[in-house]
Amino acid sequence: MIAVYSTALTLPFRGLTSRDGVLLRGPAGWGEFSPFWEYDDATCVPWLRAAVEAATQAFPDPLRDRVAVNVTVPAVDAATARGIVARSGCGTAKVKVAQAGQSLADDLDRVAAVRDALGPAGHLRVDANAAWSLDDAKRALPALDRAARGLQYAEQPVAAVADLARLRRAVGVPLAADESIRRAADPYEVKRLDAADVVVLKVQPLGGVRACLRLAHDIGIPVVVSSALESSVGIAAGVALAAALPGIGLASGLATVQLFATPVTSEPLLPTDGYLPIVRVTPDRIPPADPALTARWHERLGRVARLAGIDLAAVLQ
Ligand SMILES: O=C(O)CCC(=O)c1ccccc1C(=O)O
Ligand SMILES: [Mg+2]
Repeated sequence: MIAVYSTALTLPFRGLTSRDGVLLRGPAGWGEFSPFWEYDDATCVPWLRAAVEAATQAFPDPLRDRVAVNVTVPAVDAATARGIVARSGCGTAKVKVAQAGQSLADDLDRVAAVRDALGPAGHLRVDANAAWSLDDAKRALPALDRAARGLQYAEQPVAAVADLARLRRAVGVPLAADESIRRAADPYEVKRLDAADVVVLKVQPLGGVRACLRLAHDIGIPVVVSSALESSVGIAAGVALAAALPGIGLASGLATVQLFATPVTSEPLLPTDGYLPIVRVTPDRIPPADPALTARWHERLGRVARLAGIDLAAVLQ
């Protein structure tokens, strides 16, 4: 069984106002294949491996019965940011910064409002999605650290791993690597250059839950599991990873189903008091894509499966 979903987002996120992807069912349950449209077919191969893993294998045994998550704050105005955090019930917030068309002053206002809503005990992280130059980052991070009254870490402030390493030695703010892991030819460069305090692992781009567990073990740097803005089906795989990682001390970035205007299930994977449960998700109310988008996904799925040497007919149920 294959179903293509499409939903509006409740707020623009990283330039997106809608999200779509494929849900597929195999003998073990549902998996999600939802690479962003700008990715070429070769880049999509690990995304498909993750979907096939979820559909054909049980998730590894969990080490805990729930997973702490951060509320994700898009690059919205300060009042909206405050409301999102206050309503979330989460003790950790991740705030998008360095959005095109916005200024550092906008980021400082948003971060200060989020600290107000979180209270002094909350953890506050920012994510610049590689948008700053090294000089921009050296200027922005100390100011954001002050506005935040202490940043837990800054995620992917600059694009190059060598610059992450330089920045880490120049500022007192801990750094996390995201794009430097999931979009890198060599995710171990971060370890070799001692470029980050935290690595962000995402199940789909890194080829599945088991591939992420191996990477976490081999890289030996504290891990944050994060979403690729999936439906509840894909988020469930992220929760399974976070639940199976030994010694996870940091909240996961998996509370993004809020951003789906129409969830794929009547029991969407949304946090209660800052935690997600460990569940298998059955999509029982998939918002359908229009015929043209459905056809594009079927074609893409076919091309990527051929490239990966995966026989989808043998996987699906
Ligand atoms: O980590 C989170 O809180 C939410 C996930 C998130 O930010 C994200 C979602 C889709 C694509 C990229 C990213 C990112 O971390 O950069
Ligand atoms: Mg990120």
